[in-house]
Amino acid sequence: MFIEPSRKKEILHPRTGWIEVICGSMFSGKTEELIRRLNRAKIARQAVEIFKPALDKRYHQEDIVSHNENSIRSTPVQTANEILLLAGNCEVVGLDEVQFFDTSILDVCNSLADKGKRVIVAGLDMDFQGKPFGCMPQLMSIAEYVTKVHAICVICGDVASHSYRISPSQERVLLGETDIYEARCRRCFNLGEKVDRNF
Ligand SMILES: Nc1ncnc2c1ncn2[C@@H]1O[C@H](COP(=O)(O)OP(=O)(O)O)[C@@H](O)[C@H]1O
Ligand SMILES: Cc1cn([C@H]2C[C@H](O)[C@@H](COP(=O)(O)O)O2)c(=O)[nH]c1=O
Ligand SMILES: [Zn+2]
Repeated sequence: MFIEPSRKKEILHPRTGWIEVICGSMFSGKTEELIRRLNRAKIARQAVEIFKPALDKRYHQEDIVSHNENSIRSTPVQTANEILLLAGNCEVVGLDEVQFFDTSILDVCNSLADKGKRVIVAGLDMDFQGKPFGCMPQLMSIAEYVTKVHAICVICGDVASHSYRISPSQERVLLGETDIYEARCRRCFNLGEKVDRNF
């Protein structure tokens, strides 16, 4: 949680970069936590650049917006490689919905961190089937710091780690909110439609 060393001595001794992953189910607070870390970097007067995949237009074309309506300005990108061109001389790079990038995001994050930048990414660790989501397992492997956050199961009130899809659609990418997804604990996720909604 407290990965915020001062960068003041950099002129004398260049500091290394690193990668932070914030992962968890839908509604677990990934975006809130990403925004919190990025705002604190801005307060420390560090140069921050923020990106999201262009396909994520749920709440806003450009802003990253959490389910409880915190927001921060970002640049939508079509491909991971665009981030390398746009990150410029910034000190901190933030990425939301990172599960939607292909595996080239791994080289991009490594390259940014190798240049001395702090790279903070947030993404879903599992898809609606409970399977690891795209690039996320590899990102967690190459990261220096991994934080898993949790939602509350909307069926029973336990800690939720899964994103249950209410709609019958089977494609992996299906943007949505509470209209299509529920945060569920392992037990309620496995019960599927057999859950007791009057629990
Ligand atoms: N089932 C739930 N469990 C926890 N928080 C929830 C739930 N449903 C809605 N929320 C709201 O979602 C917020 C987290 O939103 P956000 O940071 O966008 O999550 P994520 O990016 O992980 O989907 C919480 O602070 C809370 O206000
Ligand atoms: C589980 C799952 C989710 N999605 C989509 C649904 C939302 O648009 C985003 C996740 O947003 P959040 O900030 O984590 O709430 O991803 C998907 O396309 N496929 C899935 O399996
Ligand atoms: Zn439950």
